[in-house]
Amino acid sequence: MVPSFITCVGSMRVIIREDPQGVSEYIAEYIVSRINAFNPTPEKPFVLGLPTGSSPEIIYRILVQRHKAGEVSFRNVVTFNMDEYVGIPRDHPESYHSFMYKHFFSHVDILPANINILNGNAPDLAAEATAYEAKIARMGGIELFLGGVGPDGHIAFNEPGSSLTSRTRVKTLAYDTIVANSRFFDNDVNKVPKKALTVGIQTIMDAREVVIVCTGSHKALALHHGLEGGVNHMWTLSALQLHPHPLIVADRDATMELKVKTVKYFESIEQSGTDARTQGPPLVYRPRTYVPAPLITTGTTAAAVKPAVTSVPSENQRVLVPKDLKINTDMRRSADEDGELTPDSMSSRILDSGISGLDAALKGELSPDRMGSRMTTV
Ligand SMILES: N[C@@H]1[C@@H](O)[C@H](O)[C@@H](COP(=O)(O)O)O[C@@H]1O
Repeated sequence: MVPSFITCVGSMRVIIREDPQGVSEYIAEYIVSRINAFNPTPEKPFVLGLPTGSSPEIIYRILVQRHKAGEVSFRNVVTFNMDEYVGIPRDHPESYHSFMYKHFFSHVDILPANINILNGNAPDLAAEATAYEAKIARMGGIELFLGGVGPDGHIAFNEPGSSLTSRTRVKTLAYDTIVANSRFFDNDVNKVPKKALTVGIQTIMDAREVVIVCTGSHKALALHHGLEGGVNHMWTLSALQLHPHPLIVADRDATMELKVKTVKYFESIEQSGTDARTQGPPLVYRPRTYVPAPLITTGTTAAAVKPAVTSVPSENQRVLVPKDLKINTDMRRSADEDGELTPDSMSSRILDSGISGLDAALKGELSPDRMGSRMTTV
């Protein structure tokens, strides 16, 4: 039997615009038309996943303008933000709570009760994460998840090495992300929180549509690995290749590491008159039914749980499968220690890039060329 995800492959949509303004206008129009076509009501709200970061700022500005022009209402929109730092006050100027109110929520007609942002100061972060997933499920799942991407290919705070089946949890930030985000903290890496609560890759994959904003040459490698590389947990953007409705909107600078052939292919799709909104399988309203597994109470060990077993008919009757086999999704245990890989530096993974040796160069040390350039041809 063909695994169901195979049918999803090939529906990646990529739209290229000349600059961040063009990208943002495209995405804002996309969101407005989706909300309006959905015709949300209090009983059936449009559930929108939202990111922070500098890339979506222009999108929020345009959405606010379009709201003020009477072209879209957020009254029946429920939002879930992707992530939040752990341990900084909610009203800290760089908290994602502050960001969202400053750039978006304070300027549109969204009801405060419909805004959901993870609480990075919750006394029990694991319970906060579990409750967030449960609330998304209760709302029927996310219609459209808008996301950004980090220079190392992370989406939300799903750093390189994150499980592609992960759900909302605490993540330790990768060194690259701490350095990248230090620009918001007086360029001092010590002031950047080291942990965050974030939705997982699977949480994003469960959304009916995922739209990614990708602008700037510093995102070019992430786009290359996410789009042209295989699906892998070191460039978590690549997981979207298995989503039925992914859309990446990139500016010209972000395409700099793509093959000319790749760029031409996606441009030709748009030039042929195909609207990204009509590509891929039809969008069918289908509430999600994810329910987090109950937490295992303290003192219960895996060994103490003795599942009933049944024999599976086989040639020699030796294969035994637990009757109630299920994946252990005990979030409490993994909340503080996420157990996933967190590499130190992205440049250590870039063998052929022009920026290899950058770390050493920044420290004032010599950065040798590739060894091959020092060998004489006989
Ligand atoms: N957690 C956020 C991500 O959600 C965001 O996509 C990324 C890129 O941000 P920017 O758009 O500023 O490059 O930054 C942070 O790490």
